[in-house]
Amino acid sequence: MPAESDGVPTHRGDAARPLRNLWRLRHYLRPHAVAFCWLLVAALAATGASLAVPLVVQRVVDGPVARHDPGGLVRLGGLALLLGLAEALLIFIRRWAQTSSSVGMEATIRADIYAHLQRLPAGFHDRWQTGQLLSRVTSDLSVIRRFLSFGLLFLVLNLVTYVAVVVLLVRLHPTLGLLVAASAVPLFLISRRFGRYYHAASRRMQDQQGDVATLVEETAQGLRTMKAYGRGPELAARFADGARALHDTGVAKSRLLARTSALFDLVPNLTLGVVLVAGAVAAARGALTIGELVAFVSLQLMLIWPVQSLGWIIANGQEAATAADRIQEVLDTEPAIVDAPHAVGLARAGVRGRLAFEGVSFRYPGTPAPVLRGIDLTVEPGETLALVGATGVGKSTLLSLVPRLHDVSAGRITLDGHDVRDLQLASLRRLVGVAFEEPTLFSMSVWENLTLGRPDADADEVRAALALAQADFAYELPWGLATRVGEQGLTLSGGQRQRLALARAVLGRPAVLVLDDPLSALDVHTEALVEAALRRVLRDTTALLVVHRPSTVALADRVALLERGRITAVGTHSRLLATVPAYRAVLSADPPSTDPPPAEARPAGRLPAGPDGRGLVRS
Ligand SMILES: Nc1ncnc2c1ncn2[C@@H]1O[C@H](COP(=O)(O)OP(=O)(O)OP(=O)(O)O)[C@@H](O)[C@H]1O
Repeated sequence: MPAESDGVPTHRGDAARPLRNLWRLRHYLRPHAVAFCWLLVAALAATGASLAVPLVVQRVVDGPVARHDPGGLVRLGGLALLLGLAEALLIFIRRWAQTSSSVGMEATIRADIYAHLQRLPAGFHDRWQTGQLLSRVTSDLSVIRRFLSFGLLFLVLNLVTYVAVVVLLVRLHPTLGLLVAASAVPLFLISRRFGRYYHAASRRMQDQQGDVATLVEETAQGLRTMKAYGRGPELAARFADGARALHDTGVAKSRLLARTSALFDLVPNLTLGVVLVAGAVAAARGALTIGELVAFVSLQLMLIWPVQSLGWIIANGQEAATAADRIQEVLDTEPAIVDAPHAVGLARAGVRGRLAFEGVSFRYPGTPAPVLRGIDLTVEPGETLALVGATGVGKSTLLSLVPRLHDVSAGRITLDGHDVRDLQLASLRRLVGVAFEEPTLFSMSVWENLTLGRPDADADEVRAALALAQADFAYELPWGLATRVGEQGLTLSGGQRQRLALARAVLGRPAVLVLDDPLSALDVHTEALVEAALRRVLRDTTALLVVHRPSTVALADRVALLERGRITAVGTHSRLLATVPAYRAVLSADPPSTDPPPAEARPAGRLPAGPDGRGLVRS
C-alpha cells in the first residue's frame, strides 16, 4: 500500500519499481512499432555509415596516399562523401520517424490518464492535489516522451556504437582494443552510483514541481479571496519557499550531473591519451601502419560522444522511470465506483422515481467518524423532499450518494427498488439530474455546458430547460448559446451560473432531481421566478433538495431535518416549524433549543402519522 503524504501516495523502499513501471508502458510502443523499426534501422545504418568513414580513411592513408595514386584517392574520397550523404539522409529519416511516433505515444498515454481520472471517484480527487495531477499529465509525460524518443534511442545506439568500435579496435590492434574495452568497467561503476543518487533527486524534484503547481492553481482560484484579505505576502512567501525547494533540488541535480559528466569525460580522454602514446610506439615498431593508427584514433574519437552523453542518458532514464512511477500511481488506482458485473440499465420511460435510503451510513475514507448514520428516508414518485440541517451536518454528502459520487458505507439507496449499485452508472446518471451548490461551468460554450449529461438533447429541449431555470439570458449573450463561458470565457454572475447549472440538471426531465441549495445565489425577484418555474417541473419529478431558506422550503412537499448525521424529524414544513424547535432554529434566527425533542422528532415507527398520511413518519 502506498504511504501518503499531502494527499499524494508515495512509494518508498523498492528501488527497481520505477524501472518496472517504465517497462510497463511498453505496450504504448506497439501501435508505433513500424515507425520505431524504421527509426532504429535508420539510426543503426547511420551509425554504420559513420563507423565506415575511419576505415575508408585508413585505406586512403595506407593506399593512394602512400602510393601517390590520385585516381584511387578520388575513388575512396567519393566513397567517403557518399557515406557522409547516406548518413545525413538516414539521420533525417530517423528524426522524422522519431517525432511522429513519440508525440503520438505521449498523446495516447495522456488520453488514457485523463479517461482514468474521469473514472476515479470523487473521493480520489478529494485526496489528490490538483497540481500533483497536473504535473503528472504534463511535465512527467514530456519527460517520458523525451526518453522514448532520445534517451532510449541513444542508449541503444551508443551501446551498439561502443561494441562495434571495440570490435573494430580489437581487430586493428588486440591489446590496445582490449585496453579501450576495459575502460567500460569504471564507466559502469560511475553510472551505477550516479543512477542511484539521481533517482532520489528526480523523484524529489518531480514531487516538488507538483507542489508548486498546486500552489499556483490554488492562488489562481482564490485570487479574489486572497486579495480581499490582504494575504498576498503570506501566499507569496509560501510560493517562494516551494520555488526555493524546487530550485535547490534542481541545482543539486545539475551539480550531480556535472560532477558525473566530468568523470565520463575523463575516462575516454585518458584512454585516448594512453592509446595515442602506445599506438605511436606500436607504429614506430611496425606493429601498426600509419593508416591503422589514424583509423584507430578516429574510431576511438567516435567513442567520446557516446560516453560523454552517458550521464545525460542515465539522468533522462531515471527521470523517465520516476515519471512513469508517478503516472502509474494514478493509473494503478482502481476506480472504486464502477458498473457491477450484473448492472442493468433502466429506460427513463419505465422509471417512476421512488427513491429510498435504507439504513444508510457513510464515512469519508481516512476519517474516524461517519458523517451519516442509519438514514432511513423515502421520497415517493413525484414528491419533493427538502433536506434541512445546520451547516456541515452532511446534507451535500447525502445528496452525493444518490448519483454514486460516493458509495454508501452501510445500508443501501434504491431507485424504484433497484439498489443504485446494481444500475449501470451511465443509466443512473441519466436518470438523476444534479446541480451542486457551487455551479461549475467548463471552458466551453453554453450549449456544451448545458448538454454535458445529454449530448443528444435538441434545441427545443434546451430552450425548455433554460426557460424553466429562468436562464433565457443565455440567448442574449454575445454569441448566444455558442458563447464560451467558464474559466477562459465570458464571466457570468453567481446567479447566472446557478441558473445555467439548474437548466443543465433539469434538461431531459430526469426521473430524480438532486439539487443542492439551487436558489442560493439568486436575487429575490429571480428567485421567485425560478421558484415558480421549478414548482412546475417538480410536479412530475421526484426531487431531493438541500435548502437553507424558508422561502425555498415552500417548494417541498415534506421536509427532513438532518442533525449530527441522523434524520431526526420528517414532516411538512408548517408542522415541523410549529413542533420542532431544532428545525425552527435551523431555518430562523431562533437559538437552538435544549428541550427534549418533540414526539414528531423521535425515531420513526413510534410516531403518529401526519395529516397527509405520510408526514412525521420516518420513511
Ligand atoms: N471529501 C471529504 N472528506 C472528508 N470529510 C468531508 C469531505 N467532504 C465533506 N466532509 C465533511 O463531512 C461533513 C459534512 O459535509 P457536507 O458538505 O455534507 O455538509 P453540509 O451539511 O452540506 O454543509 P453546508 O450546509 O455547509 O453545505 C463536514 O464535517 C465536512 O467537513
